[in-house]
Amino acid sequence: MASEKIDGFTLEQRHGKARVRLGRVWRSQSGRHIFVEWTVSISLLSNCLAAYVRDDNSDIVATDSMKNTVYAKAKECAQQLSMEEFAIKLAKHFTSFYQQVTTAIVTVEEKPWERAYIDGQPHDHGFKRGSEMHTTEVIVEKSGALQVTSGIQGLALLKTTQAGFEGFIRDKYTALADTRERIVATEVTASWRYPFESLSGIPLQPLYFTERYLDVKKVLAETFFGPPRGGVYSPSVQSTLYQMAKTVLNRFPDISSIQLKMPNLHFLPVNISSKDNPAIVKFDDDVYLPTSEPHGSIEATVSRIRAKM
Ligand SMILES: O=c1[nH]c(=O)c2[nH]c(=O)[nH]c2[nH]1
Repeated sequence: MASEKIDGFTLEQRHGKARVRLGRVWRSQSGRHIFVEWTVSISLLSNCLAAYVRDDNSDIVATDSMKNTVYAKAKECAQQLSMEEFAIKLAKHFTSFYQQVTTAIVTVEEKPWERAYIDGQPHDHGFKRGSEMHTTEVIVEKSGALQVTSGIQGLALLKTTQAGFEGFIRDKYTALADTRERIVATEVTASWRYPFESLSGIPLQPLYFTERYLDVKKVLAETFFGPPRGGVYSPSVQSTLYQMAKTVLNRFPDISSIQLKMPNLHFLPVNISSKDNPAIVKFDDDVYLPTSEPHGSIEATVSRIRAKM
């Protein structure tokens, strides 16, 4: 927030345009199209105190102009670029173009349109919607200082065995039995920080951020499941979460921290009995009641310990 002292008060303020929806097609000579759908939100920290206290809008960047800038910059980008690069380009524009703007915060969410395959063949211009969503938040200051965070939302993962939960605190309210056999299911929300601290430090490699997103998604899923034959045992969601975070940090030196939110979406054993029939359904690791509420909420952030200078 931009913060100023006025009338004996502190005023903290920002303004921007939320959820600007954009579709962009890049067409190649060969007839192969690339398509993205992005929802862009912009928030500017700027010196526009007069608008709040003196009814003077002369220092205001209109949020309508911010919206137009999204489309104008999208038009300018003749080549496919990652949503992180697009967010950086926009944020850089706001901080360098407007003297009043000190910091720009740009977030982008990407709808997961994936190329369609017909009989194993990639379609030139047909796309179908996948499930999980790529997200990013970019903060650019006038000085060129930069923070890039990327993430994933709605990565739904489930395995039917190789999971348990035992040895937890038992007291007079505990009903849950120890188990070494259960379904474990979650919908991962991840966000990871890149170490680049200035505009000049960003890798020039085209689509660098897009590739890294796909890599991280793959590593998260692979670590959750374990090898295709036999999998890997999960003693708790906490343990699996830590393995997932650790594997991402070990695999990618260019990621400095990762936050994972992994709700434990319970699949309850089904046992149904009546007075006459004590075993209408007797649970034998086969019939479950899927639930969404309540769910366990398990989250953690794992960061590299920075070497002392
Ligand atoms: O993996 C789990 N972690 C918990 O903290 C927890 N608590 C619970 O009731 N079941 C589970 N499972």
